[in-house]
Amino acid sequence: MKRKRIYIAYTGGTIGMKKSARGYIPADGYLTETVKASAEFSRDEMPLFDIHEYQPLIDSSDMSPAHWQMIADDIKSKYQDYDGFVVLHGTDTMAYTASALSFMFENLTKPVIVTGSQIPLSQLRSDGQVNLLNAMFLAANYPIAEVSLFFNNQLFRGNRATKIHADGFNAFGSPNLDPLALSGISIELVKGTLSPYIENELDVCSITPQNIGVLHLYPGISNDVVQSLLKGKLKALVLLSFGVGNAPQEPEFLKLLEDASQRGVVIINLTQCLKGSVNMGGYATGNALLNVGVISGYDMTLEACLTKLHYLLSQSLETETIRHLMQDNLRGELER
Ligand SMILES: NC(=O)C[C@H](N)C(=O)O
Repeated sequence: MKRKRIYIAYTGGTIGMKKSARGYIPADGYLTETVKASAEFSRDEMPLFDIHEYQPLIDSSDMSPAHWQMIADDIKSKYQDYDGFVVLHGTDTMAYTASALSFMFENLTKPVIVTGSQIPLSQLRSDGQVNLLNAMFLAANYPIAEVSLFFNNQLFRGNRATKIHADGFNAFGSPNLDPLALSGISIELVKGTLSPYIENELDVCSITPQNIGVLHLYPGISNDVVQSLLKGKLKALVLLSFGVGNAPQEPEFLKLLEDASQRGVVIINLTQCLKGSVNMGGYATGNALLNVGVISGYDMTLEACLTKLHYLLSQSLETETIRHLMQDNLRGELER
C-alpha cells in the first residue's frame, strides 16, 4: 500500500525547546534535527512526512488569533498534498488553538491533530516522541476528519479538550466527552469515526481579535468589579457561574447584566464546575440570569466558548444570530 503523507506544522512549544539561562526557549531547527536523527520516525510502518518550522517559533503563551489564522491558512495551502496534518504546539494554549481551528475549518475531510509535550523531544524521558509518533500514526492510519488533540495516549476532540495538569504527562482531559480514540496495545476507537477519503476543497473562515470578557463569580463579588468589566467596549462576556449555572440574585448585579445584554453584549453562562452542563431552569438563582438575557453555554469548555465567540464575532452576523448559534452544536463542541 502507498505510504501516507503527513504535513507537520511546528509552531513552537516545549517539544522543540532548549534550555537557556531564562528557562526553556524554542530553538530553530532543533526539533527537525531531533526527529530526523530518530530511527523510529522513518520506520516502514510510519507515514512519510515533511516538517515546516514556523518563523519565529513561539511559546504557546504568545499565541493570538493571528497565529490561529496562520496555522489554518498554512494547512489550507497544503491540503491537497497530504493525507493528514499534525500541528506541534505548546501545551499552555493548545486547547484554545485546537478549538479555534475546529471552528475555522469548513468541510474538513482529513485529520488535523494538535500535539506537543511536557519535556523537550531531545531530552531523556520526553513524552514528545510518544505523542508525535502516535499523532502521525493515527493521522495516517486512523483518519478522523476533525481537529483533535493527542496527549498521553488519548485522542480528544479538539474543542472538548482542556489543560488539566500543569506539570504532569496527563496534561489534558475532556471532561464532557469521552476520548475519540485510545492508544494502548491496540488503537481503540471510542467516540471517533473513521472518515472515508473524500476529495474536496477546504474552506477557512477568517478570525480576528475580539473584545470578550470572562467573569469568574465568587461569593460576595462586588458590583464595582462587574461594572468595570462591563464598562469597556465589550462584545461578549463569559460568565463562569456556580453549579448548574447559578449566580447571586442581587438586583443591582442582575441589572448590570440586563443593561449590557440590551446594549448587545452576548452573555454566555458556563459552569465553574469541571464537569457537567448549565441548566438555568434548575434553580431560581439560574432562572434570574435567563430572565436578564443570559444564554446557556451548556457543557462547552471555556476554550471552546471563547474561540467560538471569536469565530462568530469575526463574521458580520446579527447579535441575535450569534446568540442563537452559540447555543447550537456547530462542531461537536456542546450537547444540549
Ligand atoms: N509544555 C509546553 O509546551 C509549555 C510551553 N510553555 C508552551 O506552551 O509553549
